[in-house]
Amino acid sequence: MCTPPKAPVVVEAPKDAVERRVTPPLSPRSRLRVTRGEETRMPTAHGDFDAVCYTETNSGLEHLVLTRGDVSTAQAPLARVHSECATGDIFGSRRCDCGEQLQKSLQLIAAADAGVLIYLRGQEGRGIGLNAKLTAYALQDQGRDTIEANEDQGLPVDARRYDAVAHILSDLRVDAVRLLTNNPAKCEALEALGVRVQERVPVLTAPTPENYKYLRTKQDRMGHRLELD
Ligand SMILES: Nc1nc2c(ncn2[C@@H]2O[C@H](COP(=O)(O)OP(=O)(O)OP(=O)(O)O)[C@@H](O)[C@H]2O)c(=O)[nH]1
Ligand SMILES: [Zn+2]
Repeated sequence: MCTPPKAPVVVEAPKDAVERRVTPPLSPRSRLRVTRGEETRMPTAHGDFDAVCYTETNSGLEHLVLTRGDVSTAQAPLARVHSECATGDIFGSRRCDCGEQLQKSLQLIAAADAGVLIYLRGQEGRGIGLNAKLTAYALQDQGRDTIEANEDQGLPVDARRYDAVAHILSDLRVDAVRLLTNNPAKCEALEALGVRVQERVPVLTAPTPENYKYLRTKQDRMGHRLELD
């Protein structure tokens, strides 16, 4: 059984953030529950992982969790919290950097003594869903940026929540992580849920002509640390 997340820790946003859109902190009384399901070996191009399915009992969302080594005894293992992106992760869309970040994360975790990748379903398009994400892409082809393209549809810029992550890490007996992300707001959202982010580990990808404007907006307007000129 999963234990509830620890009391939220309030973390101040960095002063240099341009526009911060942090997921609202989870109420300690959140009704979200996840159940641990089937577990099996998962050989990948990067090596062998243990795969576990965690199901949110209210929504039925099934999250895939890949672990490497004994994360319960490791000191702040590497962790990647990856938001589902069918276009990038499965089809290698060049509009975003998701697919490359996913592969890079698996590679880094495989090379570490212990680590975990949480593949969060239901977060397509920063939580607006696949259809609205495709509309957002069409709007971006008309000159809107990734933020405006959500707003034009009357949708939140980032609707993702990370409640399930706190439950899953707690179930895995992981209380501190070195988080693979370029997004400081993701660190803050997890900290607010009681997950200790000991370090942010960048997952940088080489920009391409197709995703440069998107990455630029993430850096300039969403506070991602992408090291773009
Ligand atoms: N609405 C919308 N969602 C997008 C777009 N491009 C990618 N996504 C979604 O963005 C999510 C990934 O978020 P990112 O902003 O790339 O990165 P992040 O997870 O906040 O930060 P990292 O940990 O550094 O990857 C996935 O759910 C994608 O489906 C876009 O143009 N519009
Ligand atoms: Zn993507």
